[in-house]
Amino acid sequence: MKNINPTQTKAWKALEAHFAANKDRQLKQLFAADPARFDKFSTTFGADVLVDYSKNLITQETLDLLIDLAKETDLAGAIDAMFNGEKINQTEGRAVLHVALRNKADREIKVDGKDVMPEVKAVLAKIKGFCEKVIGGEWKGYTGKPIQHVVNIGIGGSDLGPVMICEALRPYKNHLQMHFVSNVDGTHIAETLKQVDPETTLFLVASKTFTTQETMTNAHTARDWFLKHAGDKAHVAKHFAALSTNGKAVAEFGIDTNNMFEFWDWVGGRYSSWSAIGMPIALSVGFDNFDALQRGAFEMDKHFATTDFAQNIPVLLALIGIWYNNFYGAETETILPYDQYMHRFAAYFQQGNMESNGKFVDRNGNPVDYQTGPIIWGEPGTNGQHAFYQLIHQGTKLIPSDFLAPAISHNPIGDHHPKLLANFFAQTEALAFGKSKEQVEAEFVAAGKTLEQVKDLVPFKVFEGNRPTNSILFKKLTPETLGALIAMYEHKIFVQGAIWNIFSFDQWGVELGKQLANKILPELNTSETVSSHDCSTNGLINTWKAWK
Ligand SMILES: O=P(O)(O)OC[C@H]1O[C@H](O)[C@H](O)[C@@H](O)[C@@H]1O
Repeated sequence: MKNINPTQTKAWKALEAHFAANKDRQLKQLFAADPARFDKFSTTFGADVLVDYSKNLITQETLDLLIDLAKETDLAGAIDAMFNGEKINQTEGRAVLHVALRNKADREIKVDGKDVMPEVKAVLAKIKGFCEKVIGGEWKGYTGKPIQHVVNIGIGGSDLGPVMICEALRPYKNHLQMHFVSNVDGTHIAETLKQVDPETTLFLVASKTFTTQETMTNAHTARDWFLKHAGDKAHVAKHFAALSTNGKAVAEFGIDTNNMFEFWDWVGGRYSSWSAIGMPIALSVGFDNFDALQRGAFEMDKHFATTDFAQNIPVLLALIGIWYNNFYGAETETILPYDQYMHRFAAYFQQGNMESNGKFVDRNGNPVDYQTGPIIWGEPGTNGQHAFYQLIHQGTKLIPSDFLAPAISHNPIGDHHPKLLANFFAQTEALAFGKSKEQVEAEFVAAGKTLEQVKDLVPFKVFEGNRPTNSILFKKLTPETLGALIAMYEHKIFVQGAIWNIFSFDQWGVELGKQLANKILPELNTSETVSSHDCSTNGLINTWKAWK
């Protein structure tokens, strides 16, 4: 991967000039000037996904300049480096190969000269066999009963992806009851254990490192609870499996290594749902659906790796994001799925994006003097409309938004889906075109008011519009389509990180808090007044000691 400061490129300077000359650009005018704008600025992925990016503050010239930026910063080289297993996660000395986990082609992918595909396939086959036994009822608990409940214990990348995907694929789920415990707050495990039966529960301890405080604490509590009921430690083998890269720690915990499903250090935590970390998905919806999810992602990988930037969906979305982030000064982006099954999708990409690109140091180790990753947030429509859309429509901040919706609902009850989609279509229209003072006045007049009567109210009812959106309309939320959408956002993040010249696959920013918590924990176990910190931290700890 080349090491190029994006702001020093010719394209960046040209983009700055282009922005300065066009910063008052209006979507209303862009659409009025070009009735074919939708045809020019929308594209399809296969037969099932339409990406409409026409409601953005861009022209062909903007896109051309952004594509120049991608070329000048050697995005093509970065893509090749990732797909070919180069150690692009330099601060951890690792390759980045979530694409290998879903590589359905007969393509070798080498790390340190060794093809990783045989191991990837072997673990997938082991997952398949295990899932078949558990789902089919052949895998029995310590009293001979089949498994009914699966409790995944993991956090961050070992939780968010499986939760999000299991929720999104609920229409495909079988009889197994899925539970997810992540928080070290005892409430999370306590409330989960109330719902399950030790005789019919399988615990998955999901941790890449198998050292994460939250996960290990919850796993120990789960094992203690289980042993209180089951008595004999030999029964642990029937009720605990591990999803990890750390075989030694798994064995030390007491999990039978036959029940360990391995992955590798070249799988980033937040990109690990495709690996053994995806076991809860395969258990919940069956291995074939997990395979279909991977196939959808693989199709997006092929598209990403082989399509010209001008038609490349993840590249286009990434470049448009850079346009707002680095030229318009937008701080955040929303992800707004109009699909209740996707209710954790934004939360998933909050980690995916913010942990990847929340970096202030470039690949030389120097602080950047430009903006990097945006703040990602969102909730499903229409709930968000009744909560925070006010600010997106009429606030003072520019919030580029992605709207996603399925054309066909899994639950076509009455007129729910047309109503949902009417909102989906209406929102991007309203955000783009707004409502002018003249329109507001005309509405009042039509309702029998005089302009004099309403003049004080008019300004509050005006929508400036010009708020940019992408609309991603897909046929149905199938495993394949979900896989493709996830991979699309993964590659968008990759493209942005590559252009910003940052390392997207480490996460040192989570370490300091962990370190300090480890230092504070022993201090909480004494009755002594604490004075080793700043006065605020001391004050908080000592008040807690007095109150507990
Ligand atoms: O899977 P684990 O090793 O338990 O890690 C779980 C999570 O915790 C870490 O602190 C990182 O912030 C995440 O990227 C990771 O997904």
